[in-house]
Amino acid sequence: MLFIALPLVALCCLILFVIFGYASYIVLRDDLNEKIEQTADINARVLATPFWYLDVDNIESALNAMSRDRDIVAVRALGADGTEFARTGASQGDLGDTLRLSRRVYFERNNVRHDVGELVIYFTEERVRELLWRRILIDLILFGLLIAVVTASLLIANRRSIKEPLSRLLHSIRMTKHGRLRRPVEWNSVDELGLLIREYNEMVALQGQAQEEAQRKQALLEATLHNIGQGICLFDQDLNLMVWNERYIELLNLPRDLVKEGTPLSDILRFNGERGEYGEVSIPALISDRVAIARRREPYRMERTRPNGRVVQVDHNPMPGGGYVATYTDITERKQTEARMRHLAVHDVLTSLPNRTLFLDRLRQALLSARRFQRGVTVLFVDLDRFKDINDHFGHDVGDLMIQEMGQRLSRIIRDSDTAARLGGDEFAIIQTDVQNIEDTIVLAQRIIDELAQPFDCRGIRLHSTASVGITLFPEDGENPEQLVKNADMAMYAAKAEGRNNYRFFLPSMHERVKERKTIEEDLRNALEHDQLELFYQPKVDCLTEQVVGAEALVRWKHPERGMILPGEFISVAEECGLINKLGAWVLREACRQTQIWRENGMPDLRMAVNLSPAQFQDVELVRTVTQTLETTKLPEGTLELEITESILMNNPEKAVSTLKELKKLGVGIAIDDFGTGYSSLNYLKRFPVTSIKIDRSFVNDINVDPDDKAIVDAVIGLGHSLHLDVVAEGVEEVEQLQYLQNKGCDFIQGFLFSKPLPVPVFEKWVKDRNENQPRLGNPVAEPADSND
Ligand SMILES: Nc1nc2c(ncn2[C@@H]2O[C@@H]3COP(=O)(O)O[C@H]4[C@@H](O)[C@H](n5cnc6c(=O)[nH]c(N)nc65)O[C@@H]4COP(=O)(O)O[C@H]3[C@H]2O)c(=O)[nH]1
Repeated sequence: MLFIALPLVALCCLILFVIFGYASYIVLRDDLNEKIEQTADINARVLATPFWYLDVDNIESALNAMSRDRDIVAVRALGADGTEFARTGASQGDLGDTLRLSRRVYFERNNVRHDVGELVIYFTEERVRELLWRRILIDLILFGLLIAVVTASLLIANRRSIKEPLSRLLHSIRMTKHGRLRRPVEWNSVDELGLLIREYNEMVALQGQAQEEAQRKQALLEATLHNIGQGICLFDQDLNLMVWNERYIELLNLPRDLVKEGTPLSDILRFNGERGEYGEVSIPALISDRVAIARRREPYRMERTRPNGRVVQVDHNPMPGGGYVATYTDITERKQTEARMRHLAVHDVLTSLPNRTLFLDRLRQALLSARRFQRGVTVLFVDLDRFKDINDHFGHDVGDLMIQEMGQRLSRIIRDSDTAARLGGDEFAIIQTDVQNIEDTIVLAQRIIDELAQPFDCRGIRLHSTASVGITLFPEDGENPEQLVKNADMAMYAAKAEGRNNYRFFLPSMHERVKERKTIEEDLRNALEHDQLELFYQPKVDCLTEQVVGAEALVRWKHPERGMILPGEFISVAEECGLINKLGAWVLREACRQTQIWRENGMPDLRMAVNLSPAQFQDVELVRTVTQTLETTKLPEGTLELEITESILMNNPEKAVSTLKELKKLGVGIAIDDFGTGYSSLNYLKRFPVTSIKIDRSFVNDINVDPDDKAIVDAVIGLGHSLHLDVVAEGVEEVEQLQYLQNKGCDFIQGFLFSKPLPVPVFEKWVKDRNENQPRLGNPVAEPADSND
């Protein structure tokens, strides 16, 4: 810029200088001419008189005076005729290039003007030139100074207004280029440069914002990249590593010096191959294979189980410009969960044995192979006897432990080629393959029975149980798995029905029994709706006086085709099919209603005992049902007694205590039925608000024959009395039994000796007769001693 400006300024100055010089010359020359003309004019007038009189002396002195002017070279005084009469200065020959100015000299006399001569002045411009040069010199100096000043000013101005902002701008640009500067360039001039810098600053600011945004996004991206649970790496179009995250290194245990920008994919594959990451493979083949896949530019997924056991899922996704992004996900837990789920889907959680689904599948396989190789297959259906009681008594935790132990025992005694499965509850099944003859199965069945007869130690409790086994043979007892299992189940029921703790082979006749049970179920539903149920009442007599004091309500089913059916045949069916609550509520209502009628009809006040099944006792509606029944029948407090079995109390004792307490508040007595047959515990007698215990018929039966039974009866009576409970003896059939119980102070008696359960009219008559006419059966009542004796 300066290099252009300076010559221009110099040229301008030169032109100005020339113009100025020329103008000065003109001025000086005009001044000279004017001065010479004035001199000539003045002297022409002054010399008029001397000229008239030819006063040469004056003329010469005047000429001399003129000649003293440095510009005048010579002066001539000429007469009118042109003769020179006076002269000063240079001779004629020296006047070569001098300038000449003449004036006519006039003398006026009497108003007549007389030409008296001529005054000629020769003058030179030398002084003009001298002056001019001097002035030019001065001007040159001045111009030089001016140029210097202008140049300096320009330089300063240039520095201040152009170079400074430009260098700042340049600095800013350089710094910005290297990404180091974010400050604006400080320059506030209002010229174009200022505008440029403002625009630049704005641009830099925008760029800075964009860069900050980009950096923020980059930071976020990096944070995301390094914090996601997946390993990520990116290979460019030449299959060199470009981007990766920490998880990638961790997940694949790659050395850090290998994972760097530019590492070829083949190096990583080779490293992995050499450390056995891909198993026993040819590494060059593997590399070319993987590289070919990577170049194929198609997404693909694979799973890789690493030598450390972790399972990694690898997803390759090609990038638009070539190369690909790979994500590595550790799916070990997912795989384990899937395996667990697959296992759970076909295994029992408690025992880890195959469940019904897997069992049927294995059985299907076994049948296929049995058909093919003509081998025998049997199915053994195993069920613990009275497991429900154990569960009810000791709780589900103990029951579960027992089931687990049972599973382990069964697994231990079968061969590896056989399958033991839990089908549900305490039901297990076994597939016995390669059965040569029936003896093989009998041996196994007996082994199962023996093994399960061994005591179970669950949480320090020693439990005894037995098992019943039902057996089906293939193909005799069923062509398909479902049929074989169903029939084995049926055979197991038959084993239970025939005394438990044994095994039974399936017989087609067993179908009939099951069918019968089904029929009972259907008919029972019908019976409840069509008033086919009836209550019989068995009297309860005072042991000493043998007077009727109460009755036990016992349900009967007047079946339209089969006649009277006893509860032993249908109560368990009602319990199994969920009809027991409905049935029980009806019994309770009917017994209370009848008792109240008797009371109102003048019969002696009787206590009424009603049986409660375990399912009824668990029913949350029980207390409400009893309350409502007592309210609607208006039966007074202390009249109703509910008979429950011991096992009821053992299942959830806390709940049992609270239910019993609520019942007690209603004035309802609680009798423990079949006492002595279960887990007779002194503890619960103390803990539960029980009012009486009933000695089971089995002990009363042999009371006079079996000393053990006698001892038990004695103990129960003693125990009951010491706890202030009434003791009732059931199943008294013989006078001897009655007498024994009377002697032992038993409180109440029930049994065929007095009466079987009777329908209402018969019972009414019986009570009337008994209390009025019947003789005593037991010990004679001791007469009060005669005062005279
Ligand atoms: N051999 C013999 N047996 C005698 C003698 N004295 C009474 N029995 C029978 O013994 C059973 C006594 O009832 P349980 O022990 O409560 O046993 C009852 C009871 O557990 C249940 N049961 C009866 N009615 C109902 C009811 O309404 N609800 C519920 N949940 N169970 C009932 O059915 C069981 C059987 O009832 P039943 O067949 O009526 O049989 C009655 C009765 O007929 C005797 O001297 N010798």
